[in-house]
Amino acid sequence: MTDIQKSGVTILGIFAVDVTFLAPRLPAIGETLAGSGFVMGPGGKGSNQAVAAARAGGEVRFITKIGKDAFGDIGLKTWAEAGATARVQRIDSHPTGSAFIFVNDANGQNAIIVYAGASGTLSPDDLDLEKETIAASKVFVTQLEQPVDAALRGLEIARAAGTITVFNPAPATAFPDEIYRLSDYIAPNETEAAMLTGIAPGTVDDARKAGDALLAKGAKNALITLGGNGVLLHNATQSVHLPARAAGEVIDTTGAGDAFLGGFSAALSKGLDPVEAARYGSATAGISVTRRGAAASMPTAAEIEAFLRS
Ligand SMILES: Nc1ncnc2c1ncn2[C@@H]1O[C@H](COP(=O)(O)OP(=O)(O)OP(=O)(O)O)[C@@H](O)[C@H]1O
Repeated sequence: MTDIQKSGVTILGIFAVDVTFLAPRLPAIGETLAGSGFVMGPGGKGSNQAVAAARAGGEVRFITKIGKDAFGDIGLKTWAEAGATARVQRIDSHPTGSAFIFVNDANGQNAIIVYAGASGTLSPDDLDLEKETIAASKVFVTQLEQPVDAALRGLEIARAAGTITVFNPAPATAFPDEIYRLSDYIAPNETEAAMLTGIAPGTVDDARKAGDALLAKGAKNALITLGGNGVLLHNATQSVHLPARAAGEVIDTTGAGDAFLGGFSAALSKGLDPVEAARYGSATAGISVTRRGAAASMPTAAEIEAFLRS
């Protein structure tokens, strides 16, 4: 397939409903404790990135698996509202993924159980079913919340088809070295970059050293997000640091990395050069950190463009 026919972004990842209970302290074993608050919303890095990319103006397809249950319905509603196409299998054998989060509202400490459920069963065969979808896309994005062999197969299909690959090594777990060589962009945050390279990117200079280590392992570009210190786009010919700029008071950075990657991949799929795409991703994240929630905080293309002009 030639590049002319390719369009949009395909994202592989998990969907889980985040169910958060607030209480004055965490419950003890065997205790029933009265809560002080409750929040429920869509989560999963892949799903958040798909919502971000679609709201940021990308033509987005999201590959995952969900159960035939009420949480699965939340996923379908989330992607429909964001304008992302769900390439989703609904299965009987497992429930939709979920995370139950207990938060001590006095000090912010938490205890979490996360269950990937249906999306934990994503396999290479599921990716083979989406070969055409991936090959027709300009950009393919994945992370490590679903089984690594599914991520690997998605990246192999994308590379074979000439689709640009963006790999977000999150959460920080082991993966085969082959994935570096299949990554046009490897996009870790500071913690993940430190785990992969042994170099903590506390300064931009250190981030450049970590970037060199990621290139030496076979990635074509390193895109290291540095929280409030911005992002570094690093490759064999250039190393560009974009400082972070928030669109207002920073109130919740949950999902900032997903906002960045969604905005970046949407912009890349529209033909922006990598530095401009990283600027677009930074603006997407710079707005999302001024709003509560993850998926709920993702800005529209009009908001991002207005912020970039300001
Ligand atoms: N305080 C902030 N002000 C402005 N922009 C921010 C801030 N924090 C993060 N960002 C933007 O978001 C991007 C991603 O942030 P970060 O490196 O913290 O990702 P992350 O650790 O994957 O985030 P999370 O796990 O919370 O989703 C940064 O590169 C930056 O562009």
